[in-house]
Amino acid sequence: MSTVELTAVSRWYGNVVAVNDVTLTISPGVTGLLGPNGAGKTTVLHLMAGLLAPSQGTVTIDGKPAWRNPEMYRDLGLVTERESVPGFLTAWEFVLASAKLHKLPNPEEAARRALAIVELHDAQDRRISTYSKGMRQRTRVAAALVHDPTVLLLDEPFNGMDPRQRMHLMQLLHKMADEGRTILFSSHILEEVEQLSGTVQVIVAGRLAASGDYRHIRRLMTTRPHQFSITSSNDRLLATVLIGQPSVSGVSLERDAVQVQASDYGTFTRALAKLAREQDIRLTSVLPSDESLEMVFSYLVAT
Ligand SMILES: Nc1ncnc2c1ncn2[C@@H]1O[C@H](COP(=O)(O)OP(=O)(O)OP(=O)(O)O)[C@@H](O)[C@H]1O
Repeated sequence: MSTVELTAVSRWYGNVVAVNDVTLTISPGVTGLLGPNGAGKTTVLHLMAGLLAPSQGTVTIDGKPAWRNPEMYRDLGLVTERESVPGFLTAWEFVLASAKLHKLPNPEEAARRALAIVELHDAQDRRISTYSKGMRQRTRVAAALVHDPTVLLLDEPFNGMDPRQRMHLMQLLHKMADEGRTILFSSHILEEVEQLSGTVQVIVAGRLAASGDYRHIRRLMTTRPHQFSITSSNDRLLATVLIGQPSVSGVSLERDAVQVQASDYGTFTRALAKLAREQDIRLTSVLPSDESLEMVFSYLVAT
């Protein structure tokens, strides 16, 4: 069982501060590294994988530094974000090459085991160019797993996968976590993280914005008011009746829409439909105006 630790870590590229004074611990199990695009997730993963030196602070795996420590690769696997797999090889050849690079005593056996873990053994002798996106991703996971690492880092592993492929990879990561591995995957999609992991580290603009149990963090998000922009056949009447609703904390009538702040998403949307029916108001659009991920993250940063 392995633990990855960042202590007061900063990393900058020239003038750009990509990671800013981050302290966190990743324990065995599945952890999601969540953050909007450009938040610093890849930089954090690369620091953990020893591909980048911290500008300040320390990154350790089981107490040993990740930087300039080739020994650590015995226990670590990394699946990078955008790395193509050579289509002219079969998965067997690709994973076997990875096993040989690791100088494993029995590379064939290791490749067989890794391909079985990702359930690619049936297709292992086909060229990778004939694979689906999900199968290619699983091939890369197998190559990263071939030396049976205790720590597996995955950068946006679900990008471009269809729901079935996602489900399959999620089950796979859970299975590996149940075996005692420490698995960290990055994502900018909240729902992905919700489905896969109870524990998250949220990073926004290079800083750790929240850390811990996903449900708790999600609650922090949902206790924030929801903003809606609504257009209807009678905006003035709609604004007047909405003011009296318990789930509504603010209403403003604008030139072409009613802006509403609601404390609870479900209660408000149900009440809105009922009110519109009762008052004979036709709703032409109901748009959440703060549902973007960046907005949710900015709430977190403000807490
Ligand atoms: N080699 C580099 N040189 C200069 N700036 C960089 C470099 N790599 C990353 N950055 C900057 O550092 C910040 C963090 O980038 P990083 O790739 O770690 O974020 P990310 O959360 O993984 O983003 P994405 O989800 O888009 O991959 C960004 O502002 C990015 O532009």
